[in-house]
Amino acid sequence: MASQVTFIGAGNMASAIFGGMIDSGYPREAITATSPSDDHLAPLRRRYGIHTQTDNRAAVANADVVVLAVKPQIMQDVCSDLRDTIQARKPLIVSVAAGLPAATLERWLGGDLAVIRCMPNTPSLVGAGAAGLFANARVTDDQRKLATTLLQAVGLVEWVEDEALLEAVTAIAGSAPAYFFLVFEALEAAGERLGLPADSARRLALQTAYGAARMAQQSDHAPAQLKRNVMSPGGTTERAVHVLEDAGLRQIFLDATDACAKRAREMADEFGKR
Ligand SMILES: NC(=O)C1=CN([C@@H]2O[C@H](COP(=O)(O)OP(=O)(O)OC[C@H]3O[C@@H](n4cnc5c(N)ncnc54)[C@H](O)[C@@H]3O)[C@@H](O)[C@H]2O)C=CC1
Ligand SMILES: O=C(O)[C@@H]1CCC=N1
Repeated sequence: MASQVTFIGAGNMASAIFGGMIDSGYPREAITATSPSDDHLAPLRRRYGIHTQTDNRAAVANADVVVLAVKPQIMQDVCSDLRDTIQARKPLIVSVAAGLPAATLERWLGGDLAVIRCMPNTPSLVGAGAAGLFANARVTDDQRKLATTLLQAVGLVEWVEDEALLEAVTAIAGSAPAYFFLVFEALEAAGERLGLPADSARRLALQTAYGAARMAQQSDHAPAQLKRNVMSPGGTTERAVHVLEDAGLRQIFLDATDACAKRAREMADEFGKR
């Protein structure tokens, strides 16, 4: 029988994960999601056919896995409220909150709990997520396997044995879809400026990004070689790539990912003190 999985919070990240789980065949009747307002939950019930609850404690009472998917800022209050119910059942805790250390969550929930900290991303919604996972010492091999199965249903899973590496995962996977969406926006605007209708520019840019990612995944060559294969000497791509390199694109990505990881660290320091 499938493990009962309860999502505390039913926003972008939770719906991306349970939506992907359902698409890959996870039984919808084994999934519950919570939110303070039924107005938010009713469309999710209709769309996904999952159970919903406005009462977090009732929702975790029979859960084997509790996925904490609320904003980090309200997590402490949510955990305090759940503490007794969680201690009575001791389900596997999986948190997707950015910057919240596993030990802090375990403490907020009363201690002695198996906690997996996960940094997923929203492409999980289309089965193309990428997640980093860290397990505390209480997590059993079977629980690791279960978390791998749940998250693999929505994409790639990479385990890290050093929790601090989740900051790097946040920088190149959790937050990174936004960088690509920004590039898509910019390419669409560029195509429009060069005379294409906006919808056509968007389709071309997105298909090109999708094709480039698929090709890079399937190829035996590194991205650097694939890039060189497009750059005919003296041709058009060479000109464009030189502009990007001269403008410091690589350094911009180093700076952006540093800023992202630094913010994750700051959040971990802030929450660790609470
Ligand atoms: N959005 C993203 O790309 C990613 C988000 N995350 C993490 O996922 C977590 C959730 O983020 P999002 O889904 O983007 O936020 P969101 O704002 O879309 O979802 C939060 C959900 O929590 C619900 N909620 C608020 N108070 C609640 C309470 N007391 N009890 C139960 N539910 C409550 C809200 O109704 C909402 O459905 C955050 O901790 C974030 O750090 C992690 C990786 C990627
Ligand atoms: O921006 C954030 O804080 C969350 C975590 C990773 C993606 N979104």
